[in-house]
Amino acid sequence: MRHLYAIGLGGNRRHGRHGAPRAVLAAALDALAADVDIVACSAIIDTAPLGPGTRRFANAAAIIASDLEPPGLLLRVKRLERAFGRRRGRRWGDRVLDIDLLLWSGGRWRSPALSIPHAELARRAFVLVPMLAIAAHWPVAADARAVRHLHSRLTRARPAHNAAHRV
Ligand SMILES: Nc1nc2c(c(=O)[nH]1)N=C(CO)CN2
Repeated sequence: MRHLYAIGLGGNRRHGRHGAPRAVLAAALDALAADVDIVACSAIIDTAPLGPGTRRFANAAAIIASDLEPPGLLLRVKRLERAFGRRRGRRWGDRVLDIDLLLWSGGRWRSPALSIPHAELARRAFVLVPMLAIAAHWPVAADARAVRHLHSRLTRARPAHNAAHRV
């Protein structure tokens, strides 16, 4: 069966061959396109780091279509992260490439390894801002609100954090 997913991509470290973080994200999307359909892709935006780091991030979101169920797609994106040299490290550490499964057309998915909708979605402007461009009306199963509602709620709560994101 065909499923739709919203995924988020981020990175703030250079890659030896691909170079700067925005080039890493573009290369990762190209690599993903080999076995899933990329339905829509946001711009790659420059974002202030959330958390203790100081290095700015490149972030993007995409909608993809695939026959893979969430665990299968998770394996695929984790393999891609490793192929780009991602090492498991501190939770908030700098990273070459991070790919998160944010939403899927099946609604909720709960397992020890994976939660969809992504648990941090509503708190992360660096995820919601790029998603607004491609999935503003997608209802987020956890609270039945569309992405654009989560984004405006976060903008009211944390205007400075949100303003630090440039398209
Ligand atoms: N702006 C921004 N900040 C972050 C990001 C990210 O992708 N973008 N990822 C993190 C670790 O998941 C921690 N902080």
